[in-house]
Amino acid sequence: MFQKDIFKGQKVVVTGGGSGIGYTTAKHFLQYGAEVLIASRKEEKLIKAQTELQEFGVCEYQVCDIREVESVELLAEKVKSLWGSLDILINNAGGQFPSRAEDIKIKGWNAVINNNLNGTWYVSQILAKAFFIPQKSGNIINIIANVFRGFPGMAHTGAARAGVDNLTKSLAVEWSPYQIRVNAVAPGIIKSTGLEQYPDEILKGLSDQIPLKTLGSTEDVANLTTFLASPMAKFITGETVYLDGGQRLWGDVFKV
Ligand SMILES: CCCCC/C=C/C(=O)SCCNC(=O)CCNC(=O)[C@H](O)C(C)(C)COP(=O)(O)OP(=O)(O)OC[C@H]1O[C@@H](n2cnc3c(N)ncnc32)[C@H](O)[C@@H]1OP(=O)(O)O
Ligand SMILES: NC(=O)C1=CN([C@@H]2O[C@H](COP(=O)(O)OP(=O)(O)OC[C@H]3O[C@@H](n4cnc5c(N)ncnc54)[C@H](OP(=O)(O)O)[C@@H]3O)[C@@H](O)[C@H]2O)C=CC1
Repeated sequence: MFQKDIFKGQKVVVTGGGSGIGYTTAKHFLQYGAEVLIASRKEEKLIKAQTELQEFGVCEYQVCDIREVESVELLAEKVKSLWGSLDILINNAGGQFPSRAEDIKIKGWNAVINNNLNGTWYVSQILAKAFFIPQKSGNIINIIANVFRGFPGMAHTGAARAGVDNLTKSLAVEWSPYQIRVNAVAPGIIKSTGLEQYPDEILKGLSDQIPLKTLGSTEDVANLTTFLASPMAKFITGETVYLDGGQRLWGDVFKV
């Protein structure tokens, strides 16, 4: 899609980069010349991904739970010791579980809000203060979800992702004096490792609910994410781009 070295010399952090959308996004940045650090909770998964991704360029990893401030501070330390600077942050780590709203326990609600809203905030603020604000340059892409009509069947993640959608707009304005662009990508249903946790009865017939009659791919998400991070999108900030085959406008994500 781009010239081969469009991200040459750029340093990129991808949270949740050991699997699925994050892995493919990390691979795209490497193929376009960037150096990439993938971060998530499970070291074994990160080591496997790093071994594969090193075929495409310099890939580092750091064990990090985005819900733990100390863990995110260690991530910032790692970036500092490796590179001393950072150009692009992809806030991709996240997840949830399907449940009717009335069945979500307090602990489950808090787990999902912590993962998707608070975790994204900790990583954004800590890395912006460590790198983007003092550098007066930076680029943040938040991977959220299709919350255009709420998220029936996963109300907790709908609330958390809507929070990140709104945060994207606030930060785009507040951090514009530092030349930091902040955007979000809202994927619909993407064929990735993340879908494996959903039971067949939820997955069955899902593509019929999508106007384009197919699920998205991790490459679709990575293509949009790398575009938004590139100089080709230098006048785009505070935007959430839906990538859902039209599903936000028609059809069900979940039957209630
Ligand atoms: C139709 C498809 C639409 C698809 C659109 C979106 C797709 C995707 O996003 S795919 C990517 C998804 N990937 C994941 O979701 C994987 C990561 N998910 C998680 O790690 C969990 O969902 C998490 C957010 C809950 C992780 O938090 P953690 O603190 O590690 O979780 P615990 O296992 O300790 O659980 C805490 C608490 O949460 C409740 N809970 C967790 N799982 C479920 C479940 N499957 N069903 C119901 N409730 C659940 C529960 O209350 C847990 O506490 P306990 O009651 O003490 O177990
Ligand atoms: N696939 C889809 O249809 C859709 C996905 N999304 C979102 O896109 C993102 C990527 O999903 P996808 O690739 O499909 O699924 P995956 O489950 O493969 O990816 C989620 C990644 O996040 C990491 N992660 C989860 N919680 C934490 C945490 N607390 N700290 C650090 N890392 C964490 C996981 O790694 P580890 O286990 O090592 O921590 C994993 O690599 C997620 O935010 C997901 O919710 C949104 C809409 C649709």
